[in-house]
Amino acid sequence: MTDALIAAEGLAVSYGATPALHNVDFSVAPGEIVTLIGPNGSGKSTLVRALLGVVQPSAGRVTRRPGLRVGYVPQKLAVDARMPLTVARFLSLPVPQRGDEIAAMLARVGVAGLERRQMTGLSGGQFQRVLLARALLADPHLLILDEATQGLDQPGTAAFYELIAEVRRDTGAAILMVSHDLHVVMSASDRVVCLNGHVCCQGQPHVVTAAPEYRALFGLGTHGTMALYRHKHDHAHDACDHAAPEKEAADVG
Ligand SMILES: Nc1ncnc2c1ncn2[C@@H]1O[C@H](COP(=O)(O)OP(=O)(O)OP(=O)(O)O)[C@@H](O)[C@H]1O
Repeated sequence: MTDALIAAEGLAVSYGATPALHNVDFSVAPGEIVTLIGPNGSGKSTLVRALLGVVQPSAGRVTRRPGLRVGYVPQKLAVDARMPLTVARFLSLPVPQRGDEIAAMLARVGVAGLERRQMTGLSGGQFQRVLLARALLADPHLLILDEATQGLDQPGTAAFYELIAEVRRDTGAAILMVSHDLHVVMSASDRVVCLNGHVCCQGQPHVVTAAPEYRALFGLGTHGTMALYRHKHDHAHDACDHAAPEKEAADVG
């Protein structure tokens, strides 16, 4: 774990008296794409917040490689509709960016020419790409996306994750994603970690290519690739409410 970009060891987080995470060991290596899955309320966002340093552990610790730059794409971001805010201005907050850098980054994420548009006038897909552009302007070693495709349709989601895979290829950044879009996301993941207050299990997704029914469903975005992940618990516990010791993660949601 010494070469990890970021690591949690024995991590516990509570909100008041409510425990959200306990005894979590987790790390992301350079260049790795990791997807966090788990039922609603299983602590996925809490783990992300702890890794970002915005919530404090009640036990254990988070360590970051010195000088680590993290780019974060949130689940959603409320922009006040009454406040005019262009895309270019948004991308220059809080760190001013040059116009040519903004233009290049917008082109990079597939929304060239949006500089003068109002943030509130963007489509869901455009908005998420602008959030991604902002995260990438920090030239991150680690990009964290917390359900970044919520509200996008299936082709939009698939296209977004294709872009994420491209970002890793081009920049070598490690990527940590929280997602419910299992089939689409996991086809791009090196490792899937299933959380339910603790790390239930983790492993490589089982990728099945060219399954015709998924090609039909997900279209060209995934090139017919789907991924399944099988839970393989190596421990007995009551805290995890999966009905069967081994089942497909698609059922867990
Ligand atoms: N700010 C908060 N105050 C109190 N409890 C919280 C807070 N944020 C999260 N929790 C609780 O902590 C637990 C984990 O929540 P968290 O949002 O991390 O789960 P999640 O896996 O990201 O869920 P979802 O899939 O629904 O987004 C839940 O029981 C939730 O109610």
